[in-house]
Amino acid sequence: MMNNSGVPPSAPPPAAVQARDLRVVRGGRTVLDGLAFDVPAGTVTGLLGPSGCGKSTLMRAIVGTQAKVAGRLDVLGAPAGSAALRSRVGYVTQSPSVYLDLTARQNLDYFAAVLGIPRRDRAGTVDRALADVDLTSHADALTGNLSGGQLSRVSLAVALLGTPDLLVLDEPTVGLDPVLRRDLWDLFHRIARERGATLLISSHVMDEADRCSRLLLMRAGRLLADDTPDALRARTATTSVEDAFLHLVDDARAQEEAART
Ligand SMILES: Nc1ncnc2c1ncn2[C@@H]1O[C@H](COP(=O)(O)OP(=O)(O)OP(=O)(O)O)[C@@H](O)[C@H]1O
Repeated sequence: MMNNSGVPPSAPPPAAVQARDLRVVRGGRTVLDGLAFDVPAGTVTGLLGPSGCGKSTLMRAIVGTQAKVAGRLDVLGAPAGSAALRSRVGYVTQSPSVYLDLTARQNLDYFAAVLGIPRRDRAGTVDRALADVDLTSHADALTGNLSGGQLSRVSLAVALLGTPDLLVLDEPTVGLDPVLRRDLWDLFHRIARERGATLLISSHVMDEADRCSRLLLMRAGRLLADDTPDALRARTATTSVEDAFLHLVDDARAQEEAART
């Protein structure tokens, strides 16, 4: 049976990101080694793995700022980096990318103008982004005087200005206290739920895994798993995602060893 749009009702939503045999070489080293995965639209997907496994490189490839990307990588139905995706993809890097000599509100007002948000809508859009990241009370403080966590929330607010369909966040909760981390994860889910956006969020802290609806687990440039936290635990007969990850690492090592001998 088909619905009005001719799509079977049980069809999964289209992937926000689709990678097939994705490879990236940096400085002569293969940093991403044949990745294949889908990030379903509307999910909060965690990209987890140890430091140096390639998370930032993968995110850069998805937002179109990484050189020498081979294989197929589609984002919101178009090749990664396409001009048409510019306003539809938000990206927050690990280092804050705001002007420290401006207030949070001035930064947001500036970036709203750069994004082409009409002048009459700008104040309202800025106020909403400030409220989204719980920074209304610090809106008029110089960003150079904010704490690290407040500063990273200003960067996040900048990414929220354009109401992106895909939000790519590189370790947004690193260095934050537990309350702020929980509040940010709540915010991520609210953005997915209310705006229908897809969020891809990296972390090297496995205890954040349970806050994600889906997980991509990486190790040394390869994908170890692409699943829900529950399915991962069930598949590996473990009780935590951290144990599931270690189980999968041991399996991968055993396979590598078997291939060598
Ligand atoms: N310009 C470069 N030349 C060679 N190797 C590089 C270059 N940039 C990054 N790498 C290597 O690529 C690998 C992946 O780096 P990437 O920054 O993507 O990892 P990551 O998982 O995001 O790490 P972290 O969690 O520490 O931010 C690392 O081993 C890194 O040393």
